Amino acid sequence: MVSSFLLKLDHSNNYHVRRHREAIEIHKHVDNFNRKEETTKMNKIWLSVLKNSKIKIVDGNQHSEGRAQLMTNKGYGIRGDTLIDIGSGPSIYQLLSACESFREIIVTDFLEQNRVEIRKWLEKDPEAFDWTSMVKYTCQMEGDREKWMEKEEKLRRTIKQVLPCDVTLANPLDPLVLQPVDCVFSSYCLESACNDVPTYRSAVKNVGSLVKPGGHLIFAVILEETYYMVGPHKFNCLYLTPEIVTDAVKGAGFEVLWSQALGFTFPLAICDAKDTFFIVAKKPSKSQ
Ligand SMILES: C[S@@+](CC[C@H](N)C(=O)[O-])C[C@H]1O[C@@H](n2cnc3c(N)ncnc32)[C@H](O)[C@@H]1O
Repeated sequence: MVSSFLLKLDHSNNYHVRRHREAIEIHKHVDNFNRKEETTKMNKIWLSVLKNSKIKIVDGNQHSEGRAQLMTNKGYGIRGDTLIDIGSGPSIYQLLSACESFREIIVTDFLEQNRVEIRKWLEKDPEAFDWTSMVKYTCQMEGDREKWMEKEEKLRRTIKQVLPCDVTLANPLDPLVLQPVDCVFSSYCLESACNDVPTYRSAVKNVGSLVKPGGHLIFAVILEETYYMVGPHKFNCLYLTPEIVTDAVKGAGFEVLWSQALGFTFPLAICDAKDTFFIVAKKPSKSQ
């Protein structure tokens, strides 16, 4: 009875219902990446993904280091005062390099559960997720693995706000109105937030409106995915191609500086995604 009710929620067309359903599953399943028990090891299921990727996996804790390496922001010389991360989830790994290039970072998410997890990490709550192995690995890639404690402190100091956000709103940070910022970053958020391409295109515009003229927009995107699993439950995802993403970014008034698909394949037991795609774009300055 309960499980058929939950199954109905999994396939609900209502986005909010599905997000809350997902949060329940993430909490329940110990083999999910988001769990504390999985802190130092990534689920083995990701190994085949990493093996086939163009990204080199170095020695050591291959599972989590591989994921950290994928997510590390290589920079592209993009710096500034403020970066907003849209749809941060309960995660901070995606910001470990960014805190070297921005004076302040604002993290955001739709779900309060995720914002609570981030606050726990910021406040060093004993219940917080332990990101140590990813922090160490990022430091190793940046040249000094031993600096991981300094890095954690630096990121804690740099994250100034944890805010609610909804990419489907014209101002995703509504009711807050912020001055446009130097950089907006978002990984794997819009494709799970939008049910169709027109909604995706307007979400890209909404998020892009937070960038100031001359500032940058960076997306990490899952390609050609229609579902992903959390425990035994299947969730829908918007099917995107590099062309759809690039067109949406250009349609939001940005000039694309760089984009690349990384060459991943994913086990169907996790999802049916075909690859991961990164895109870096610039909003023309007023004088251009
Ligand atoms: C796949 S997770 C990605 C999390 C993180 N960025 C990462 O790279 O691991 C997608 C996130 O988008 C958030 N999200 C979904 N819909 C959203 C919306 N309408 N506005 C803002 N965030 C949303 C979800 O709560 C979830 O945390």
